[in-house]
Amino acid sequence: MLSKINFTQTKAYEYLSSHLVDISEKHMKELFAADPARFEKFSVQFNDIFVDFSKNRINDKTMALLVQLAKECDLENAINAMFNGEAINETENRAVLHTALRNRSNTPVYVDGKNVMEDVNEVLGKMKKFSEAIISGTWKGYTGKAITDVVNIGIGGSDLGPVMVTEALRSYKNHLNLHFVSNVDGTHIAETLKKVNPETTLFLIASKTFTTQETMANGHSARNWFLASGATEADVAKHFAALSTNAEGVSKFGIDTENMFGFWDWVGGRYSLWSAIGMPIALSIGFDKFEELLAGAHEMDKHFRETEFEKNIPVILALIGIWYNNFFEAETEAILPYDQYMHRFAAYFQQGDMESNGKHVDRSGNEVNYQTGPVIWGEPGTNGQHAFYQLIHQGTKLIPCDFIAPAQSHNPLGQHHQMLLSNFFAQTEALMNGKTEEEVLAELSGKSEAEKSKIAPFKVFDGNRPTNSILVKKITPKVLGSLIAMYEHKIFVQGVIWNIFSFDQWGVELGKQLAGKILPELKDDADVTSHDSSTNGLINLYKAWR
Ligand SMILES: O=P(O)(O)OC[C@H]1O[C@@H](O)[C@@H](O)[C@@H](O)[C@@H]1O
Repeated sequence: MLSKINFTQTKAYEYLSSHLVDISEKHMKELFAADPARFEKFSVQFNDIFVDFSKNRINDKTMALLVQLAKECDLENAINAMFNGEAINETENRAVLHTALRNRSNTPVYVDGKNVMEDVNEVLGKMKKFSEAIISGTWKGYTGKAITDVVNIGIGGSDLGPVMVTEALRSYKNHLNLHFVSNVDGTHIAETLKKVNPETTLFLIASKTFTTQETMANGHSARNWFLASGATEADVAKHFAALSTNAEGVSKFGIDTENMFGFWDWVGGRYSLWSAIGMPIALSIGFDKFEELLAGAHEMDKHFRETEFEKNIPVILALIGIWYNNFFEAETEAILPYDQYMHRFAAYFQQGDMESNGKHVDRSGNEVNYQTGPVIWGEPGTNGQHAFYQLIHQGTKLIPCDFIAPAQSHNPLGQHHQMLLSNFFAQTEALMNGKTEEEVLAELSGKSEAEKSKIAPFKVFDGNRPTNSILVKKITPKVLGSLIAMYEHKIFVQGVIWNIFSFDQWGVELGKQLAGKILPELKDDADVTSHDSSTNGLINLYKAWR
């Protein structure tokens, strides 16, 4: 059980609130000037990942108080409760054990007295066999040809993780072409089916519940398309597999449970890429590389579990996030990977973070009186620089940013990587230092005094804008595994301190329920009157126009 402490009532919160006044008056430039050891002090290296958090509006006292806050909120017990399989997802009465899925040390992990590692290892073994048969071509389609294309049909947690990872690790990919269909908009499946051949395509129907409307609709359309191509019901087994916790739903759909790869209710959808949901990853880069991804995550798990808070990367990132979210009143956080392959990383953690910590009721069921999860967004650099960085540099909002870059590129082409990295270094430097009026005036030396004073205000940058720099050696499966686990645990720590339940997602239910009620109303042309005037009006206009 997690404790139910309101962090705004802790001593640390009180101290941090008065400390905020001191820090608010200081520019980061002064903090750097005052402390030559700042970089060494406020950075941590973990394997091939280096996290520099020195360009933040913090000093020694800030970090000490933030760590005190974590301690007062009983973080250590919460970490143990999660890893030990306690039912910390109380509103669903479930354990939260994505860490068991990548527990490469294979130590027993118990849920209700059963060691879940036995099931985890069994499914991993089955995934290995299946992925190797598909990749090697020993698995044949219904006309005797090897598989060339894999279409993953899933949404949310059954889509975003495999999409993000297969893209991030694209340079490791084999000959198989991967496709992902998520949206219920028929365009998504229709456009994908145009690219594939039924004789050589494997469909993975990925759904934890196997009830999700979008996935069931896309799955049935794919099945109909497959059967319409001349294949028979008996051929379905060679071309459809399921990744799910719901064996009954899988059989009902018409997929042989022999072709089902299971996982368990203690795996949250947005934490499921480490489970059978990761099958597209194993197919795309091979099972050994999938295991390296798991190993990287496992190493970060150990770091998170065993390291003192002062040097614990997920804890530090979480606490700094809380510093901005709850003391500086920042509303959003940007994730900015300087790596084209990582182009879906921010989108992945949009779900990871916002579905986990977008909550307004605390663990006792009361309305919170403070801010919880931030809005997460971002795009790869340098694209973002030419789009939204203007607002980060000179807008009125405080936007803490995580900059992520690899030292080694998978495509070392000419000067490209140096150019990319020069931007990575320059942006955090510029955000921190800004540009003073004197510097602007000096740059305008050729102009008249009148011209100078007219243009100068627009060219001044206040700076003092916080960033974390996460420099990794190379985006390998192992490094990526560690990076994902790092953010997962950051989200967990924040949820613990905000006293919310991070592993349920009741907020996505209402829209689903209402869509279920509206769908039958769209079947005929009768005027709809059962809703408010706006919803009625829109539905009736749709009926008139369709
Ligand atoms: O994997 P299934 O069950 O299809 O769910 C897919 C997604 O559905 C959404 O409504 C959310 O609840 C997500 O957390 C989940 O990942």
